[in-house]
Amino acid sequence: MRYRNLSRPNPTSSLRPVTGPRTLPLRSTLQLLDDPASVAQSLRRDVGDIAFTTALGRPIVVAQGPEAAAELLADADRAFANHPVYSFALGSLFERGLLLMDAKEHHHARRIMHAAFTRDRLAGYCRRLHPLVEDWVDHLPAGEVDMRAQLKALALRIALDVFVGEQLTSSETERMSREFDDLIRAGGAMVRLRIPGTVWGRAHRAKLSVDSFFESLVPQRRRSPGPDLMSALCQAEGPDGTRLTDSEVVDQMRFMLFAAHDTATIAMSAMTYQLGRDRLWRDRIRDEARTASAYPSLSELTAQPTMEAVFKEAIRLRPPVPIIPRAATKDTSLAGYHIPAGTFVVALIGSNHRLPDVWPAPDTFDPTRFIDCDAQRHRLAWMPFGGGVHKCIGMHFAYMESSTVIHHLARSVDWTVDSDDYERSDRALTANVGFTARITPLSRCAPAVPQPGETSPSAR
Ligand code: HEM
Repeated sequence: MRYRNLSRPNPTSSLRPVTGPRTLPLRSTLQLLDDPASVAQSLRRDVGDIAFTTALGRPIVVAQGPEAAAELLADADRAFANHPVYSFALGSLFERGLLLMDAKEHHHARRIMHAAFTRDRLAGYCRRLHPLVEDWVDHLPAGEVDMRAQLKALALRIALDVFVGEQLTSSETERMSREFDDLIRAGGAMVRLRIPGTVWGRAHRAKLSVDSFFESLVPQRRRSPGPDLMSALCQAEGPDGTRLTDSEVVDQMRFMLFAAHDTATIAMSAMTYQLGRDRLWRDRIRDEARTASAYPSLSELTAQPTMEAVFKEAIRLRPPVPIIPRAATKDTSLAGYHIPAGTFVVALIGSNHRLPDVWPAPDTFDPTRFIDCDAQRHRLAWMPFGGGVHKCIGMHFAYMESSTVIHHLARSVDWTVDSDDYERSDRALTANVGFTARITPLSRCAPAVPQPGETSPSAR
């Protein structure tokens, strides 16, 4: 293999040039999409933690290891931005979403939106989650089930109820489901022309429809707010008393559903998959779920060590967001390397989560890593929610949602997963593979009825 330098730093500078293999741009793009983990491994082995490859017609600096990720996300030089790189990836579909904002604009919007994720708000969302999830588990068919499809449908129901506060008819739900799918899939579209029938064309049509749905709800959510996330955004105020405008609420809601839907589906799938293959951990989770109350509050869910460890380990192995990208807006440096203005830099969560020097037996599902020795690792060795100013605003919601699903599942059914196709598919960015679980209803050994002094959330 022959190598070349990305750029030549100023001769007086002590910075090193970033090096990468000489490959045909199309070949390296396909390799990256097909098997990013192998690309990352060979770059690290042959070049080091900072290297570059070429993808989508441009050089991309790949930063591996928790130290490089921490430096990139801390952005002490204020040189790395989100908008250029995310608008490159997502076009105009999520233009005004929080993640696509930078600097003051981002700071301002985030401070307002924070009000929708306070502990009190989360506790309210948690109360709405229980009856939805319990009903979903009650209707799970026995026998072989396409579990990812089931969880995806559940994530959408949760989004419509807990985020939007609407209970739609089944045909409206189906339509919204199709439209969200069209929007979410657009991120992977290679052809980006608004031609009807193409992925990109369908996504833009879906955006118009989803936006008009949200627009029609804003006045009512401002007048008489409910416990849903959209009402929280409509009411949220920053420290200076500023609120989001109507169109900002619509933009943030559209982005929020995008940010929450697939990620939550992947997290819940990863937990269900791993537990379905591991009787020991399934039993431990069931024991914990049975000793907890029927409808655990947010504080109870966060105090369940087995649940937390299983969640962390499942998304270590299958991080719902495997790559964090940034764009250098000026000449800058990363880990002692020169990064020229305009370069895209990516931190690879997926590869950092399997570094053998940080994670012994990295491919093995072993939640004890997060029970015994969590504190000894670099703070970004585990980084599914990113870090720095853009760190996931919905991370506590994500844990609450996933753990509520596993809680109700473990109390009511047993499930096993035989095939490892799902596990193998996690190496490709383009893979969209589900998995089948075999569901066996349990006799209601620990009935999901309120304990003394506890009321069913559905009765509230
Ligand atoms: C397991 C599930 C989830 C994972 C792994 C995840 C991961 C991430 C990551 C890695 C980022 C940062 C990306 C970057 O810095 O470039 C992010 C940002 C974000 N996430 Fe999540 N997310 C999840 C669930 C959610 C949920 C449930 C919501 C909403 C309720 C949400 C809303 C957001 C928003 C609004 C941002 C942008 C934050 C900002 O720019 O300040 N996410 N998420």
